[in-house]
Amino acid sequence: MSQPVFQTRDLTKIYGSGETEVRALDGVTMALYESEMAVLLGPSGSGKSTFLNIIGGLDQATSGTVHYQDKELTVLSERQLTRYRRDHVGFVFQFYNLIPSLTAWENVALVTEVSRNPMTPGEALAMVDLDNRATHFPAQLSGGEQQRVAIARAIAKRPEVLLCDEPTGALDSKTGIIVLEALTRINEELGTSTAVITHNAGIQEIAHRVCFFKDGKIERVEINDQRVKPAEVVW
Ligand SMILES: Nc1ncnc2c1ncn2[C@@H]1O[C@H](COP(=O)(O)OP(=O)(O)OP(=O)(O)O)[C@@H](O)[C@H]1O
Repeated sequence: MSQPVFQTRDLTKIYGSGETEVRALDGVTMALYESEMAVLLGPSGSGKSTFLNIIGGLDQATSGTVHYQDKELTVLSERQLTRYRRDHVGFVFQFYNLIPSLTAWENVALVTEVSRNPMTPGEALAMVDLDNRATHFPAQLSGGEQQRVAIARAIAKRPEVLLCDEPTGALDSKTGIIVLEALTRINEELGTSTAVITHNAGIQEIAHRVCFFKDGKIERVEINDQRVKPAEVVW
């Protein structure tokens, strides 16, 4: 097994207080490993997004610790967390959040202009097979193509980790498979450690490891001895 890229210990997140208290994460101890493709599954409200947001530095834990490599994230200031996110983490969400008035190339360039060691926007778009759509505006692209532009934008800075929250949630099966193929290719060719939240249990087959969330805890972790290709996922 490769080195952990993230290690959480007793990670707990409580929203609200008193009668309105919600224990979104309840003592999660787990690792995500270098260069792995992990899928996070579990019922709605089981804490998957909260977990991803905390390890990605978008949210802060109530208690417990998160290490990213040898850096303890839970003690970082807002400013340090911003730098951590900017330098190391790519995010992909269900909705693509592209800027409508910019072309695909320009949407990606927004990130490459402020990164330390970026790909060119053309290289990032080629990774998701969209180099031939670089001059198109979001409204001229299908949902799956827009999501691939969002993935190109996320990976253009060569992040060590790619955190994806329901990346295929708004897509039909055919388009969703193309998006999963892009994520798999990035994981294999760039070695980017990737975590994918999904409601679609079929997608777990593409992962090296599957982490099952329940009631803010990790119920179990399974290793896939035989991964399947995205095209073989039963949607
Ligand atoms: N900002 C917030 N304020 C209050 N409660 C929150 C907040 N964010 C999440 N929660 C609650 O924390 C719990 C875990 O939410 P989370 O979004 O992490 O679950 P999830 O497994 O990602 O769900 P889904 O699959 O529906 O996205 C839920 O009960 C949710 O309502």
